[in-house]
Amino acid sequence: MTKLTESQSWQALSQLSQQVAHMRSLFANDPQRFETYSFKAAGLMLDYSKNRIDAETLKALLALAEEAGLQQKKAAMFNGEIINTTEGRAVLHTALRAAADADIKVDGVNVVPEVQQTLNKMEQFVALVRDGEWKGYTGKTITDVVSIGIGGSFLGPKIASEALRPYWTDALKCHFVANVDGTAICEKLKKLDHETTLFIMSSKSFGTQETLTNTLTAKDWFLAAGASQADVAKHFVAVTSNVAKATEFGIDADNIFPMWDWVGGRYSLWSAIGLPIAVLIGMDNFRAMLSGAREMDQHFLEAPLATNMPVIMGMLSVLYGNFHDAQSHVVLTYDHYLRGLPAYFQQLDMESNGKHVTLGGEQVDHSTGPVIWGGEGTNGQHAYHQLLHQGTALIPADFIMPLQSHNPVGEHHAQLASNCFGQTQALMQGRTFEESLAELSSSSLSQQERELIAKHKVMTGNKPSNTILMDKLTPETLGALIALYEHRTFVQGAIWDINSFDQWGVELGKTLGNDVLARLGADTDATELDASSNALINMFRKGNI
Ligand SMILES: O=P(O)(O)OC[C@H]1O[C@](O)(CO)[C@@H](O)[C@@H]1O
Repeated sequence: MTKLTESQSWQALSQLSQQVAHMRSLFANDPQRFETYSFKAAGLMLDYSKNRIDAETLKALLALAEEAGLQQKKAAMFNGEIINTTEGRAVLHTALRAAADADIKVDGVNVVPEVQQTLNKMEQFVALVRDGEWKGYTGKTITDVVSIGIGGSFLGPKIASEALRPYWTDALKCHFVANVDGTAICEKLKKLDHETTLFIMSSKSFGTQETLTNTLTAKDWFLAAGASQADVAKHFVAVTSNVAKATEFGIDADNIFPMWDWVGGRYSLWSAIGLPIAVLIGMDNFRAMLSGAREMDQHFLEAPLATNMPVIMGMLSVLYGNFHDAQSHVVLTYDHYLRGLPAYFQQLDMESNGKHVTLGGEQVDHSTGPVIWGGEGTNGQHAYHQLLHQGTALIPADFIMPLQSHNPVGEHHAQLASNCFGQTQALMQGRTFEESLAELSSSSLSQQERELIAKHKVMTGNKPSNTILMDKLTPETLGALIALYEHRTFVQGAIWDINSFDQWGVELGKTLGNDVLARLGADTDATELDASSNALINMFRKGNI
């Protein structure tokens, strides 16, 4: 057993988690349950009353957080200590949204002035592009921005921009290219005018195959259309922590926006990686998004554990993953603008907490990060909610909804809300055999037939969900929401004592992929690998099956 699973609070939770009554009776016996298990922070309201908890379980969960040293680990992150030990890096996405006069040191140097300088550089660039003053090489105004990046250098900018659609300028269109599949970039380029298109190449490492290849293809397209090498400076900018490599690649030094190794890729949308967002929504709105995140940071730092939103959400996830055998977690956004958020949280959480050894290298003896998935409501109700309600797997759910719509048309928003709230209710209360039978009382079926159908209609209920509401989806509330999930991810990693900030698991695939690439272009048949890989490579070289 590891130190964690041996701990007193872990042992207590193993017992307590199995004793909690069905949520139906918890609600029936306590009219104050919503008041007890809900609170607000940074413009968000969390209702976690529809969870398998009572006062004792919650106390034990918080004791586990204390015992695991969450408070100290949190302080270490915010203070810039090297908590990403396998890469020897601090983890300071919080510094990207810190107050301008904050003092956060990495290796004895305050990083906040650099962050502010970069924000100011972004501000100048954003103003020039949005005001039509940044001209292409033929003197025409930029109309289209293409963001090239993958992983955190794609999902953050794409999904936050999509979420803030009501704040976009009409003067520009923004496009995102991530996949190395040539179709992705070719389909974009077909519709673009090289004289009025600006490319933002986003890569922290400046070494990611997909991003380099897509940028080279974009550059070739630009040059093939008649532009010269010298014109590249007016159409290509880069965001990277590897300034030397970007310059070598041909990006003008003035057009490089820096970031730092203490910003993880999946935590980077607050840095210059967020440039496409800022171009679309303007720098004031971008700063408002940072301030919403800052508010959540303050809350996470200062609020007591029992009313700390990331702590409560993180500990609930620990409860289900480690004590109820839940292997996945679904994020359901009841807002069309937030439709991409589950994919963003998927990278954030799965790349962070998909780990099998502790910081000390010991094999864990409990599950770590769950599969994160989801989509927008109400669409999901007509697809995968069936499994949530009646499947055999326990899948805790987060329902996220703004109370006011940016598009208040007719009864749409009330219908959306009714579905959202109705789903959490159905998951919680379920439907008993007796209730199902009673519903069939006026049918023409025989008693035997009714009993059979009633069995199929039974829903066990007691399915956990959180509901997160906000007044309206704004840059501030979006910032707070994303920061909430970042810290929720951190909390779980802290309990499991894993490194949530490295990603060695993606490396082997990259290395083997490069090896295969060389073989795909070789003249002789591949024979050295396993039979399956050899056959697949040879088929590709022939071009037919
Ligand atoms: O910004 P980069 O260095 O191109 O990396 C892109 C993505 O690749 C990963 O390293 C691994 O897939 C992610 O963590 C990162 O967001």
